[in-house]
Amino acid sequence: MSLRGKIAIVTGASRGIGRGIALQLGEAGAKVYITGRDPKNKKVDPSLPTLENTAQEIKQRGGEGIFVYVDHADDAQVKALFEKVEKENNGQLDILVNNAFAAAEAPSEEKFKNFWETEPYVWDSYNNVGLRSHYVASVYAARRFVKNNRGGLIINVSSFGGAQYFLHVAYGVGKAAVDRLAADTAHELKPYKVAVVSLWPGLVKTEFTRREVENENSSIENKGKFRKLFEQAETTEYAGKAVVALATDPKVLDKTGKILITADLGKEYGFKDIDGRDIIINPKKWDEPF
Ligand SMILES: NC(=O)c1ccc[n+]([C@@H]2O[C@H](COP(=O)([O-])OP(=O)(O)OC[C@H]3O[C@@H](n4cnc5c(N)ncnc54)[C@H](O)[C@@H]3O)[C@@H](O)[C@H]2O)c1
Repeated sequence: MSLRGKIAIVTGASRGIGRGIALQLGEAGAKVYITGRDPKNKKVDPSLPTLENTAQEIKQRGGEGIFVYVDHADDAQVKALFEKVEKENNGQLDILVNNAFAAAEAPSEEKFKNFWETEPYVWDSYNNVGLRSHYVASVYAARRFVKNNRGGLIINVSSFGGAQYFLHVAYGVGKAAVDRLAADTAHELKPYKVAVVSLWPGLVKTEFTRREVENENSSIENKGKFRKLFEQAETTEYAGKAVVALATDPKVLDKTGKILITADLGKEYGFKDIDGRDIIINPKKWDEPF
């Protein structure tokens, strides 16, 4: 329970990597506020885990998970989230994980084509909730961190797509911007001892990457390679272990502004994936783009 007494927010935590991060933060003792859209306001796929499920599982692991319905496309809802967290914790906030991402759930045929073959709105689907949303949440977190003057940590979940072509032009450009958001917010927040990093998981076994692998009609290019990488992919909680390692590192400020790869952090801090594996895929060393 190395994070007992800490207050964390994880955006987009009903499934995928956000869920894995929330579970690990909760297990480590943090009080974790988790966000996702109100299922009443969106079409719910009953086969997917829900935000409430994540909160329940945190509880089962002995932690405290508080779910708050927030649509990260709506700035007013994000502002209200931060007001709620501050009110309920006497202004305390320690960790923000910017993870919400709207594009994974879009149909395969809308995502993996050449950019001119998709409609321009695809840009928003990748980068409204997934980039702009991270900027908005960072504004509110930073205001609180600066006011408290007790340091803080912001982790932007990004991807090696920020450095090389992957899936769609709008994906890669968005990820490069998420990385830059970490670098530039880190620059302004360093005097306040707030660390900001960009976290690159390798390929992760999420509900949607599994679907893509199992979908015979998927329009993802280079399916053979994708399937092979999927077999060796990380669980969603490996990124969670990386977040806990960073949040408990007294020297985390030395890393501020940087891009950090989950597998490198596993090696540095000595953690394994939850199934006991060492993760060896280093996405920076993938030999060819998709
Ligand atoms: N899956 C991978 O293999 C992989 C690898 C590296 C990086 N990433 C990155 O990790 C991040 C998360 O991706 P993922 O694969 O876990 O996606 P996902 O679709 O499985 O999860 C996204 C989360 O965001 C939530 N969300 C979506 N729209 C929202 C909205 N409007 N308001 C609030 N919450 C919303 C979803 O409910 C879900 O909890 C993305 O930036 C992605 O690019 C993914």
